[in-house]
Amino acid sequence: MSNSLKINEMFETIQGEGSFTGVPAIFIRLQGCPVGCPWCDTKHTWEVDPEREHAAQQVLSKSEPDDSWFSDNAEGLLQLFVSQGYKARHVVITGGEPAMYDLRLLTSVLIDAGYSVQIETSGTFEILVHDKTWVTLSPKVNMQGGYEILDQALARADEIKHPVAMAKHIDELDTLLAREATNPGAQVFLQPISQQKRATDLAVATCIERNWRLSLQTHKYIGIE
Ligand SMILES: C[S@@+](CC[C@H](N)C(=O)[O-])C[C@H]1O[C@@H](n2cnc3c(N)ncnc32)[C@H](O)[C@@H]1O
Ligand SMILES: Nc1nc2[nH]cc(C(=O)O)c2c(=O)[nH]1
Ligand code: SF4
Ligand SMILES: [Mg+2]
Repeated sequence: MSNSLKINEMFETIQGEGSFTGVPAIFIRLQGCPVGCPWCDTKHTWEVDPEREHAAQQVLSKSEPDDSWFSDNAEGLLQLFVSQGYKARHVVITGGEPAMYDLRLLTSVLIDAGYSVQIETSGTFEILVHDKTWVTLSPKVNMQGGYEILDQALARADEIKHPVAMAKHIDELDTLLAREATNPGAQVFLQPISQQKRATDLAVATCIERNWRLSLQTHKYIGIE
């Protein structure tokens, strides 16, 4: 089991999206994503440039998002939680694409230490996490991993949070929800892309019509991380 994680940022904030909206959380943002969503709000996490590896304290003190990262393992991160003085009891592992990493050790160490753990993932890599991890799936339709990987993610998802800007995105979600593998108990959210008014109007109207939930990126409305 690979133990080494590449961390783009780690910070304490309020979960802004999905079913845990409003919950204080420690975010671990892992470096690397090959999916290439054109509207992605974390493009600085896509490349893993070996020359951008820096000491943990330097990466943790960045004031603007950038592509620098540090390397650590599960126990090291837990120690950093203490030295950073974090108080939250919920941890969100995001990226980049966190499922590029084998997260069984990290999620187990965190759960054993008493944290609730959530992962934000695109369903393009096999999800390797502790069973008690809450999986928020934001499925990406140019599936790098193919249908086998996607179906595993749809079956494992506790929450499906679909970014929308156009009617075709609703059609894509319908296709995903209709797959036999999809967890019928998963909560379904529409998340407007980049706070656009048209996207938000579409998400609101469709949520009312379909009895789905609305996920706004609330942290962006109030200017927190
Ligand atoms: C940056 S991604 C990282 C985790 C993972 N790669 C994924 O896509 O789920 C975290 C969440 O932000 C969403 N997201 C990214 N850019 C967005 C944007 N411009 N507007 C709305 N949601 C966005 C993604 O769909 C996902 O739900
Ligand atoms: N506050 C806050 N909530 C979030 N929920 C998901 C995020 C992400 O980037 O994965 C995110 C984020 O970047 N900030
Ligand atoms: S999968 Fe996630 S991190 Fe990767 S490009 Fe898409 S939104 Fe961004
Ligand atoms: Mg974000």
